[in-house]
Amino acid sequence: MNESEDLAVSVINAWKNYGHWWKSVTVLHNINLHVPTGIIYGLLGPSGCGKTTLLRCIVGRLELNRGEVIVLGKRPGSRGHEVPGRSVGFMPQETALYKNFSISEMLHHFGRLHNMNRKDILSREEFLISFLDLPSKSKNVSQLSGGQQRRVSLACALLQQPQLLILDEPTVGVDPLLREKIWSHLINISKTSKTTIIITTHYIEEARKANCVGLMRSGRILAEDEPSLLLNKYNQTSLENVFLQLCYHDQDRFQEQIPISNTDGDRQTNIPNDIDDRNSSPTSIHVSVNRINGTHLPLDNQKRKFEKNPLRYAKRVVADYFILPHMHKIYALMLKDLTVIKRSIGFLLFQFLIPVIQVALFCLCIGREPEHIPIALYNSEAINGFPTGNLSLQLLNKINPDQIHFTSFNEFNKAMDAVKQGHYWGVAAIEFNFTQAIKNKLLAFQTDPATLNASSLHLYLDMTNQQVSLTIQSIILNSTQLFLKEVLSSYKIDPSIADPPVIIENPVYGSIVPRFLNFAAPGMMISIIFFLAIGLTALMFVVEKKEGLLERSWVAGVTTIEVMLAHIIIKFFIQFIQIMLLLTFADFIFKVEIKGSIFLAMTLIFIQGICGMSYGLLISSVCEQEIEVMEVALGSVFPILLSSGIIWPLEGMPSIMRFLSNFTPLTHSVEAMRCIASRNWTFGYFKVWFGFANAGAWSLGFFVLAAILFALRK
Ligand SMILES: Nc1ncnc2c1ncn2[C@@H]1O[C@H](COP(=O)(O)OP(=O)(O)OP(=O)(O)O)[C@@H](O)[C@H]1O
Repeated sequence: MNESEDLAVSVINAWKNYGHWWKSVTVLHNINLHVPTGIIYGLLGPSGCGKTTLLRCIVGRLELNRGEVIVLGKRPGSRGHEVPGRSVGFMPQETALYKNFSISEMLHHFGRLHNMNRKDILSREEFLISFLDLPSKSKNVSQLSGGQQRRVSLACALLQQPQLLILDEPTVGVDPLLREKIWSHLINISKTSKTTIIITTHYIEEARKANCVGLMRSGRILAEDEPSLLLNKYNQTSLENVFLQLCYHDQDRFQEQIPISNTDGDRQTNIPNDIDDRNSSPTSIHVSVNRINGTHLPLDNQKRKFEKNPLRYAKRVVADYFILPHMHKIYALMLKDLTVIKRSIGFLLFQFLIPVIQVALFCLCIGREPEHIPIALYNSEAINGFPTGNLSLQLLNKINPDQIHFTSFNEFNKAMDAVKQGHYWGVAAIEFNFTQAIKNKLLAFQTDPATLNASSLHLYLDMTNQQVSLTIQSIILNSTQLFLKEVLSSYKIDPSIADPPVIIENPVYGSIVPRFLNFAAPGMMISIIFFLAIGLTALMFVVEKKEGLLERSWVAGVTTIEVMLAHIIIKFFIQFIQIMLLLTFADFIFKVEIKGSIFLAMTLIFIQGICGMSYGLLISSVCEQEIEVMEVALGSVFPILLSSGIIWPLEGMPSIMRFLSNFTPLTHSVEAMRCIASRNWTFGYFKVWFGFANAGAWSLGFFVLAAILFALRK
């Protein structure tokens, strides 16, 4: 029989760094480890010595910087291999469970991921619940004690009866009786079904039951052998003492090495350029696993350099895209997402309401013409009552009181003071001989400065609010024009001479009185869905990543693409309802103009929502904490919102900004949406199909980048 077939796990000359090249820490130093099939291997060592890192390299979650890992005959992650996947059961150090799930839901989720049928899941569930002494299967994980949660986590790892079990401290928080039971089960499955088990534990003495133990310190294996042989060799009565003795030896050797090695201590050592002979390395202790099952180490005499090959790695990342997603995994992940949603119906309703509330607030607060603007009036013609035929009164009557609200003052200075105090937006002042001056100007054609001055309404405005001051000017200019026409008519003069030499004909698109709301609402609707999708997606993924849930899925063989597809499918339905509500409110209640196809508008908003989700995924691929997500997401909102021409026309931007605005994910979609809503344009128009193409391209770009980053940042 081929010797290598007897080895379940081989780690050869393994080096692992964390961090980047300018600040990297070496955590694994030339590790060699060989675990024959069907044994229990206890990996022991103090906190921070690199046990978890080594296990993560074995299950294919971390890539070595140098060296090689062979698990069940192949490299983890190689095509067609079930590591990560069904062949490996992984219990991480964190509980890594969905807190709102019941024990049964948790087990069924992993069962579905491993493509187990319902009958098998139910029978394993029954066995594991009774074996691990778990409470009722309908109990929520959040209602369990820490120890019980760890046992549920162990049950998830044991569920599919994998060939290889990787257990990171499975007995923490477990009472001694149950610990005993777990060990006897592990011994049993290692013997009867040839399951290979690698287990880390803080309780060094419990590892006596393992067939082989590896004692680790500062990223190196100090010794590796059967527990009884180690006790004999070091003439000790406990493994703890063996470990202590090895640590003293190691300390002495390390101190001897200090003058010739780097002074930062062993944790900062750089990987040597050449590792030709691992037996000559002080950290590589010959592994005598052949004593355990009578085999020789197949790779013992190899003097190879195993360096992380960037090309090979890049190929693997790219190859990930060409592996067809598995429907059963997507289905399992979708059911998981649905269960998460089911457990927080209140939050789901809130998700439906957020866009509606936002669009309602937008329509109520933005774009309406300012009303009841307070203006101080000083009409010196009417201080002592209105003489007959007073034209200033006629002019003031033309101004809509709902738009401009006048308060009369007897003194100009008092009116001015009130404006300076901020009580009014300006003073409208009329000279004492206004009526006469108007008549002189219109009937006698007097155009001397005194007549022109006296026949005008003088406005002294607080111009600090552009919108308010433009509204005042526009209302007063329009009212004055009406007033002049009325006066001219009363003197039998053709009133049209008061018209400016411009005729605003029927508009090509839009209405003769344009509404700001119709300009801004399409952009707002798209951006509400876009930003909501970013926040919710990024937060969900970062929380899953932080709690170890994403890692657990990956070790169960789920690919990034499958996770993302399942998320997008579930969000499809949520977004569909959000968009329906959004358009209904905007169109029917707030009368936002949507002249074109509602279906086209919905599809565009939907694609933009997918774009937001992909961007959220991208954010979660680079962020580790919720606070980082908030910072990046919030930091993106304003730059995208402002530079996409949503609030202000692109024509109002400096040319460089206008050019740059072409490269935001929203600019062209917003323009397309406006064309659909206000111009009734269809897909045949360049601006419309380009908006769709642009949103699709950004979605795809973010999605692919997120998938690559997730894979690279393993
Ligand atoms: N993502 C990371 N980035 C940088 N350093 C890390 C990272 N993960 C772990 N380390 C460092 O690597 C070293 C080994 O960590 P590891 O988790 O493998 O230790 P461990 O032996 O499993 O410890 P414990 O028993 O406490 O879990 C530690 O010094 C830790 O701080």
